[in-house]
Amino acid sequence: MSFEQELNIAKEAVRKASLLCAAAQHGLIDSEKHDKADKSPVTVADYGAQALVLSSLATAFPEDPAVGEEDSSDLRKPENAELFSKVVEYAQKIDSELDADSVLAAIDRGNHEGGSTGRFWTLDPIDGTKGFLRGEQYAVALALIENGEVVLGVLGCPNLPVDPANPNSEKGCILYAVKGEGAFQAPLSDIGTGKSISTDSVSDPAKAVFCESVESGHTAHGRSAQITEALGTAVEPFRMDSQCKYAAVSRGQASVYLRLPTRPGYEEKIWDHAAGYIVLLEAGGKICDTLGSPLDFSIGRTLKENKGIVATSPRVYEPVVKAVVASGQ
Ligand SMILES: Nc1ncnc2c1ncn2[C@@H]1O[C@H](COP(=O)(O)O)[C@@H](O)[C@H]1OP(=O)(O)O
Ligand SMILES: [Mg+2]
Ligand SMILES: [Mg+2]
Ligand SMILES: [Mg+2]
Repeated sequence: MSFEQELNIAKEAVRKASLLCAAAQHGLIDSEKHDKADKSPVTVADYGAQALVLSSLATAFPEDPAVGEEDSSDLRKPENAELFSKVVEYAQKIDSELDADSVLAAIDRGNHEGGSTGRFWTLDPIDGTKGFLRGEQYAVALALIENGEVVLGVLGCPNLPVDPANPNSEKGCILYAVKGEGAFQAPLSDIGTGKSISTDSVSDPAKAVFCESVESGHTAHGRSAQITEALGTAVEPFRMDSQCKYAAVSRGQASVYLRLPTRPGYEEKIWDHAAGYIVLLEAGGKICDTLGSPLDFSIGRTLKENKGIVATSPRVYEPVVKAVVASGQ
């Protein structure tokens, strides 16, 4: 198996970060969250999870850079001292060797610019922070990119039921994939017991189950309703936060994940898609943007050459992409 050490380290790092997030989600108080300069929310758990994952990677692969969503600039400001001390407290509960300086240094290992040569990791310590704050779905998303291609991905989904058919089953899944080797899921409580997962085999797009973001600012809900109608289904997409949507398609719980641009200038970030992308491809799925173009992870921290996302099980791919392209901008 290729990337065996990378996969083991990545799974364990995501497991630990997921534990931190789950511990923080219950009873999160105002002093444990903050608005970034772009007005998007960040919490002690986003920072703590980035510190845990990037410090594990620094120990195992000191030469590998990382593209992480968060940086420490706000945590270093005197007015955020309380937030910062909570981050250190949460991180130390999982890894007692971390201290204030090593937490800051680990977070700032995420400052790489990405690109088309060599290898680097990309991390979204909490994807779907808005879902996390609502007590709903979120994901810890980690991927390895080599010469511009995603080669490994791990998704920690602490609130996702292990059995897609049973919403009351144990919650907490890890999904992972290495390029060319299939996709797997294990309970977060026992990450050594992965079972192979695959997309559904629905071929009639009228029977396809669609999913999309909860946030109307992240995807155009009205346009997806038009697309499902054009494909012959009156059922609107079900809504879920984060890269758990890639998990849903990868394990046959949904057939299609649509992410339809809401504003012209928005560039999707590589950490919002890389892990879900490789898990989905290895589970048998297909993916492109809303113009039908392949996703390009080789040009920096964003997917600036792409517009939105269309991710599907294989047999509905062509009709769904055709309907999305026909639905225009
Ligand atoms: N205008 C936008 N279009 C698409 N995605 C967005 C937009 N603004 C923020 N996001 C990102 O959507 C992701 C959450 O997706 P979902 O709604 O599917 O859970 C977050 O990573 C968030 O980034 P950010 O971290 O900057 O808030
Ligand atoms: Mg964010
Ligand atoms: Mg995100
Ligand atoms: Mg995030």
